Amino acid sequence: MEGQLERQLERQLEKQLEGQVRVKELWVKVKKGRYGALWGRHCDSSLEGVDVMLETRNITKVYGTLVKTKALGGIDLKFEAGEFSSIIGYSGSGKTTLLNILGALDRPTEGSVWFQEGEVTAMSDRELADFRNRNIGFIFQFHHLLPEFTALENVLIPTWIKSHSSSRAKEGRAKELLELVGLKERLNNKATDLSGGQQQRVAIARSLINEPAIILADEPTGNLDSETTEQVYSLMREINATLNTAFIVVTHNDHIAAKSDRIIEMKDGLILKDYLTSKKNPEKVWEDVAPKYCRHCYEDGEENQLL
Ligand SMILES: Nc1ncnc2c1ncn2[C@@H]1O[C@H](COP(=O)(O)OP(=O)(O)OP(=O)(O)O)[C@@H](O)[C@H]1O
Repeated sequence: MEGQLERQLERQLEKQLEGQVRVKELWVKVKKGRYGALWGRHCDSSLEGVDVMLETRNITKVYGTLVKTKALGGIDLKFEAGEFSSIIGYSGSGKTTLLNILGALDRPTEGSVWFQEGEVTAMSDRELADFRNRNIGFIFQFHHLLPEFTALENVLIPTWIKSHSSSRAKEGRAKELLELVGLKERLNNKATDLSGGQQQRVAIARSLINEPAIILADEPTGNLDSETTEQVYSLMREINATLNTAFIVVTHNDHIAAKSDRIIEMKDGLILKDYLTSKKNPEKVWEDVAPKYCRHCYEDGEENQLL
């Protein structure tokens, strides 16, 4: 029965790609029937065609010793290479906690984090620092630029910690990145002489200098006006498309989140919804109308909220 439905769904999907039918109704049937195993094709990293880069396995986070706050209640997530995701949810729902753990800035209380084939949570603090520097770029709401340094020097800061390239190569790369973010003419301006949007562009260039596979951004447009927010967001999407750098962006801005490939909504330390929105690849139509993977959504049987 399950295999039959899957084949039926695939046939419908083929037709939909030709613009003939909608697969949504069929998905409702599948979901009502609770044929969750279908999701194996998207959830199981061992399956062909799914390039899982970063993964959390049942992570929890409890803050405090005397007074305990459970910030994460058991999160299973998989992020593919080159994916552009947004994490949304009310204040206190656990977004920053999750992002910090994904970026190895903090450790979970329980559970594990995996990057490609390696277990990040098994690394020592020293290994973690090296891991972060090599693989992950960070962008924060308050960009933390050094005010007395020029745009170029700020971009070069991560390379001072550890880099295998020559200083000439690093500087060349930093200049290219500043050009990429539209600041070719501002290389030698001090951070304080740049506008908020320009400073965030420098922070984006800085996050790219070590060529990370993934960039984690916590409210990157939180203190920018709406026009600059659009520009910064478009820039991140452009980088994602050009360099295939994956992004995970925490945002309160639903309008911005809607432009991501994937939206993860958190509530009370759990994943409430997790779905793909991408329209850029027609082959992803299957995923457009269905949740990517969400144990919690699936279990509560509220199919309408997902479609
Ligand atoms: N260092 C900490 N010590 C104790 N509790 C903390 C700490 N950091 C976060 N929390 C608590 O953990 C929960 C999740 O916080 P978190 O900052 O991850 O939420 P958030 O969704 O990012 O919120 P916001 O949108 O307001 O930034 C909240 O109840 C918060 O009060």
